[in-house]
Amino acid sequence: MEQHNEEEPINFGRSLIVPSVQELAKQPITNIPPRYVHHDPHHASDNAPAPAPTPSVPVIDLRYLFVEASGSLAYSSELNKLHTASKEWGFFQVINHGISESLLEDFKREILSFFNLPMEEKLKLWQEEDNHEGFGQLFVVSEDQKLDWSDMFYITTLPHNLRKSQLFQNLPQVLREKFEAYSMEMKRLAVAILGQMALALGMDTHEMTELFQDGVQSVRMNYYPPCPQPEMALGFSSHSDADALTILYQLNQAAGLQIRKDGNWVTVKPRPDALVVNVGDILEIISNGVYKSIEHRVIVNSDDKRMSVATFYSSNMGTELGPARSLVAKHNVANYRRVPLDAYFKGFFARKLDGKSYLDFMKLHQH
Ligand SMILES: O=C(O)CCC(=O)C(=O)O
Ligand SMILES: [Fe+2]
Repeated sequence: MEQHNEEEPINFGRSLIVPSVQELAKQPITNIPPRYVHHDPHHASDNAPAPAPTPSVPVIDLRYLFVEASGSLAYSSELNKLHTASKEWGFFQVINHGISESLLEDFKREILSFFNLPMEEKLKLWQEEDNHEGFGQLFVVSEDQKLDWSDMFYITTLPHNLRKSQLFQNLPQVLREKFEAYSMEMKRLAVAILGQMALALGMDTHEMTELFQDGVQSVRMNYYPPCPQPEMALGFSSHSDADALTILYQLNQAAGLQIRKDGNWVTVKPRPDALVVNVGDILEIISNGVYKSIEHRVIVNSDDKRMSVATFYSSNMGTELGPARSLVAKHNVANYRRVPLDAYFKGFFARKLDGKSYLDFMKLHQH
């Protein structure tokens, strides 16, 4: 395998350069270009709305987990809820998460102006041919691949030695300051939730701490412009996240995120006081398959733009990815193979997104 030089930011992958959808959507078009027409539009039969009563994504009150004494009834019942949500949904919303409202507001404002920068400014921060960080799209591997109705900005934030400092330095200054604070808060929150999950899983908590103390964090800001033919397009094709734990901040109240639950697409209704948390493939692997990363996608609409920020947190770069040893001992079986983390990421970004297929490669048994 290639040696990774400690001084060099790692290059996890590339994506073909594609046009800005935000710019395209400013044109007076009534038909979207064929490259954005998906052949599995969301009216297809497998996409029928969930039968009533529609189940809704569980809400976890973190105050009970972070503030209450661990022996209390309130604590254990919330921990139980967290465990069930992670097993059965792979998705939940968190309230009383402790991230200051003013930081969330300031960050939102800065991201709005960031996407509204003039195109000539944005082009300075656009992806380059050999690296996918910056404005653009991810996972575009061929000229005839269908494209999503969105623009995004993607950047590795932690650990510091993996940052493309040039790109980071070129961000507008106030955005950079808020971003720095937000990134630290998201790391703190992810580590705290993972710590509770270790307890719920019956995993050695030191093992979880060691895996995640200096984890890899990347951030993806998503901009979904209004779409003249929303039923033919997708804002974000169906995928599961490759990381361990994703924390999603929905910047406005436009709904669009849907998760696949028991074969149906369930809409995650934005809640202004909540952040959305989901299990990624790495956590599914570490948990030896107890927690499930879930397919999700974003649909678009003709009236409103939608914006979100996803913060991806993964284990430390130097670690090997595989089921937690304490859980393998407990379950008497390892359900996934072990690979170096950087090899895992490179493989992920080299493919077109296709549901959970990359995770299947890591599975050792059907279970
Ligand atoms: O915009 C959203 O709600 C979801 C974004 C997402 O799934 C991602 O960035 O991985
Ligand atoms: Fe995602």
